[in-house]
Amino acid sequence: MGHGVVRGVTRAPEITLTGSYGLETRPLFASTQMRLEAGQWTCLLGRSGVGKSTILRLILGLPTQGRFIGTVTADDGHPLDGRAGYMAQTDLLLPWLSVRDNVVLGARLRGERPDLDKAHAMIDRVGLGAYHDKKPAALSGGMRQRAALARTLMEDRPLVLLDEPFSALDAGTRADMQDLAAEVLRGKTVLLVTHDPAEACRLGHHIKLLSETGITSWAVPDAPPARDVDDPQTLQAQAALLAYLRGTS
Ligand SMILES: Nc1ncnc2c1ncn2[C@@H]1O[C@H](COP(=O)(O)OP(=O)(O)OP(=O)(O)O)[C@@H](O)[C@H]1O
Repeated sequence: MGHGVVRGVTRAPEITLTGSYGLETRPLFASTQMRLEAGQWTCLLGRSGVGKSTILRLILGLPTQGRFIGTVTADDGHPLDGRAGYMAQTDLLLPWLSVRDNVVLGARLRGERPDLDKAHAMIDRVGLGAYHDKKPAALSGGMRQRAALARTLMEDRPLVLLDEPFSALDAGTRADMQDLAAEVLRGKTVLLVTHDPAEACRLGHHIKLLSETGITSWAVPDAPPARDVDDPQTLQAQAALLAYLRGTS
């Protein structure tokens, strides 16, 4: 996740991760291939500890606890440095900065002039209009998660990796933030790690299930994402996915 976008490479790439990964004590996945289709949302589910965040960190080139033997490639052949946005499970807000300054942190770190109007609008859109000048300590967990979401959506990256970005939100706010993310990230290549079958069935162009035996694909509803929360086929798909996940846990 370096800084500075590779010049001219702003098209959303297709990403392929191929390889095996082991912790010191045990293998996590063997000869796995995972493809993120260009400009589409791929949702990744699987039980806790199976390796979802690890896959996301491998794509980003961030350090992990184990050993990866394999490759992560983009279909345009260019490195991913500077092209990926990342929202981690923990909000990673800097406690001494206001919400506004946290949201424009990326630009500041790159030595660019931040787009304060865009930041203002994004903070309003995540429902933190009354908190622009507040420090993270004055925010609830769900509010901090929305500040981190605003920071991620500020960055106009062609590849965006989201690790349970809506997990701390109440149901109504969660649906609103899903709609916002789907709108702002339309046309980007997105990997969303989630535990929520309903979320995956609303947002995914593709749904992948990670288990000890590898990655399998799960059929998505016909309607394009973001699907309505009351779309019958989406509700049916999420019920079937939940039943499957319960059976495999
Ligand atoms: N800091 C760490 N130290 C040692 N082992 C770790 C560490 N972080 C993760 N692991 C190991 O790596 C495995 C995969 O972790 P990972 O965070 O990728 O799982 P996950 O599927 O994202 O889990 P969750 O759904 O709970 O977030 C875990 O089973 C754990 O044993």
